[in-house]
Amino acid sequence: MKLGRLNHIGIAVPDIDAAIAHYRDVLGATDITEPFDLPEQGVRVCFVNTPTQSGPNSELHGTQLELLAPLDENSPVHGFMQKNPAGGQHHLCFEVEDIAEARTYFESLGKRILGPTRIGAHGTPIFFLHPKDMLGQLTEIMETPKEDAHWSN
Ligand SMILES: C[C@@H](C(=O)O)C(=O)SCCNC(=O)CCNC(=O)[C@H](O)C(C)(C)COP(=O)(O)OP(=O)(O)OC[C@H]1O[C@@H](n2cnc3c(N)ncnc32)[C@H](O)[C@@H]1OP(=O)(O)O
Ligand SMILES: [Co+2]
Repeated sequence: MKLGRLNHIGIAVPDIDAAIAHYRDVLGATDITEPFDLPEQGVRVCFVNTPTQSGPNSELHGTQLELLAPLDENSPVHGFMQKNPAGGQHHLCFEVEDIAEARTYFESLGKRILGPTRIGAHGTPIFFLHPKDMLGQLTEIMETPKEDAHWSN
């Protein structure tokens, strides 16, 4: 398995509109998407995009923060919010080229996979790995969108 881009950092927040105002007014974020519900994942989501920095010698690609608020008490984020009422860093999402191959690979290592592979907020398949098997980080694995399928280092 080959690790792809860090696609996003998931941040759990108690109130998505208040969090948008925070990223815009306190941190000066200029690219924040409209929030939307993902009932299958039990969350309301929006993205804060950080810019790509280009210089003569390097290019550092911007990444995305994924702000997540639980839709109800059945949400997978509900337990986290109970323990962290102010919110906090919730998961890391890495891209892979082939989601089925990645799933088989992590299974073969004995890593616990949390539920079925589903379609995530970026429209491609995702699954989650248990934080206790991943150095304490809840880890989302996401298939790279086909139009972005060429990684360069
Ligand atoms: C929109 C989509 C997308 O990007 O496309 C998304 O990201 S959706 C993002 C939301 N969806 C998901 O997260 C789906 C996968 N997540 C899950 O299945 C769940 O959230 C779990 C990770 C199993 C946690 O569930 P829950 O809090 O009910 O379990 P639990 O209380 O038994 O927790 C077991 C242990 O893991 C710890 N734990 C729980 N959540 C954690 C997190 N986010 N990061 C690190 N550790 C975490 C708890 O503190 C506890 O440790 P101690 O035992 O030491 O106290
Ligand atoms: Co995510």
